Amino acid sequence: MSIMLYATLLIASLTLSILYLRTKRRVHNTPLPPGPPPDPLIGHSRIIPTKDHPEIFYEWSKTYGDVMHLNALGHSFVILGSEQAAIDLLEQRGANYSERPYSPMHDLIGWGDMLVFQSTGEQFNRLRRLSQQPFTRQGVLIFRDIQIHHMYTLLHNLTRSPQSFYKHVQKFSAAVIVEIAYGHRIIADNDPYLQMVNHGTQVVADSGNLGVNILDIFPILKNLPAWFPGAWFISFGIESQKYVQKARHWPFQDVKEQLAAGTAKTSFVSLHLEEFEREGTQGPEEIKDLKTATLLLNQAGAETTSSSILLFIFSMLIHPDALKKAQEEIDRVVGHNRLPDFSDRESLPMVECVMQENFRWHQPVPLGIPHCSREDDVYRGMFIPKGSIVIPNAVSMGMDENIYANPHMFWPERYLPKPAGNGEPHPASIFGFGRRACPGRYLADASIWLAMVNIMATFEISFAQDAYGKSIVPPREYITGATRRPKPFICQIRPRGAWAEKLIQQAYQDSL
Ligand code: HEM
Repeated sequence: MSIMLYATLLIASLTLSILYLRTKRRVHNTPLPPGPPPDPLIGHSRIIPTKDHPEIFYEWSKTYGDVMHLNALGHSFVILGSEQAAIDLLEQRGANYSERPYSPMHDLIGWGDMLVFQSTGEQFNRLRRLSQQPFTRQGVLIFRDIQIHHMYTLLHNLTRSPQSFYKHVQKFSAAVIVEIAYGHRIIADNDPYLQMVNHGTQVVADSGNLGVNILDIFPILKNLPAWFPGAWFISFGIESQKYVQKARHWPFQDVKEQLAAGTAKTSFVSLHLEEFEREGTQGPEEIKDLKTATLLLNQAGAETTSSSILLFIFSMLIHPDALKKAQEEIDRVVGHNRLPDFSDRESLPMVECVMQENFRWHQPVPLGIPHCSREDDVYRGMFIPKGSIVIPNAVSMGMDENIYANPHMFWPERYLPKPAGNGEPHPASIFGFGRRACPGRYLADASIWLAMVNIMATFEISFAQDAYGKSIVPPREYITGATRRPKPFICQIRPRGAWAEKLIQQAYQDSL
């Protein structure tokens, strides 16, 4: 960070913190939730981590409990470390805790109007309705053929160049969401729709976490000129706007033209456009909302799904016993004459356990997406100020010893009823809480399950060897932004036998 920017931040932080402390002291005598000791005037600004937030907040929660308060630069942060606290506040008191913090960073990028950044209100209701309507538990069934086709392609790609598994998984997730959103089938690696999703993923990663990136904490910096030393975020925002403008309009226009020509495939956009037409509600406002909702689908759906599958491959690599048990179950139920499909799900409890344990152990969206409180509140005798940024720390929730025995252990059987397991509940934190819970959860759950079960059915995943024949064991390290995925690692992915290769090629050819 440049000295000029540092000085600007310091002055802003002191002013904001003094104002904050004065206001809060005046308003309430009830104590704030506990937290690490603050510095005079600047609160927790000095100790707020710049990386590894989920792990550090989890460590702190062991001392300060499952509702923790931090004050940084005039902002009040409440970190929730147990599912109970998240359910009590974000669900039971949802009327107060369903806002989002205002984000100057995402406004600058030009997508601040997307549902995920919206506080409640009319536009929120409209976008939420648009976004969840096709993705109900029943609604997602019409997208199964798309998921199955791209899963076969994923398996096929894994047989051809297994060392590129990272790329294949990312392509699978993007291809599913793009075909659902626009009806466009991604085949080539240089497909412009694939590039669009990848570009968007990069913008999300570079913009930092909602509420805690530099501009969200210091909105005043939005007015700096792009040449100001250290103000990288201004040029980043301006560059990103061009991408956002393009991604909002051209794929949408494609679908409109296909509808007019009678060649459009069923998709999120085509279903909604047809509905507008049926109900005579196709005004500029509706079209704008639909474009905004579709833009978010790409960003919200691709990276989360691919991260979960990559985390699963990593889990299976370092926990071969879990992979073996799930494979034994699949062999018993499905056999070697066909590939697993959705109708097998009920009969594969061990596969289900592996999926849930993978979610719990890694947490693909480790800090959820922050909520924001509308009014002052008191919870368990603690004061939660209006406007607090409320962060559900999914990592703490997954490691909660009150719910999960030996939580650091990867033990899929924990969810099975006793005596085979421990009867523990599936992690509830994965898809968020209350009114803001993920509208894509049924779709994501189906894509991830389908990819996972088929990879386990047909591939061995094992350590790569170095030049001396020694196993290369990758460390458990993540790339963490809003989502987290494993740092690129190497491993061996090989078909389990000639039968598996034959099944894959057959299924892939048939689905073309
Ligand atoms: C493994 C995959 C996924 C995970 C772990 C995940 C997780 C989440 C989480 C934690 C939230 C925030 C909930 C909260 O604020 O309490 C969220 C929001 C959201 N997700 Fe997902 N998601 C996934 C996949 C998807 C998919 C496939 C879609 C689209 C089809 C999607 C669309 C959205 C949208 C639109 C929101 C914003 C909701 C709002 O702000 O009201 N997500 N997701």
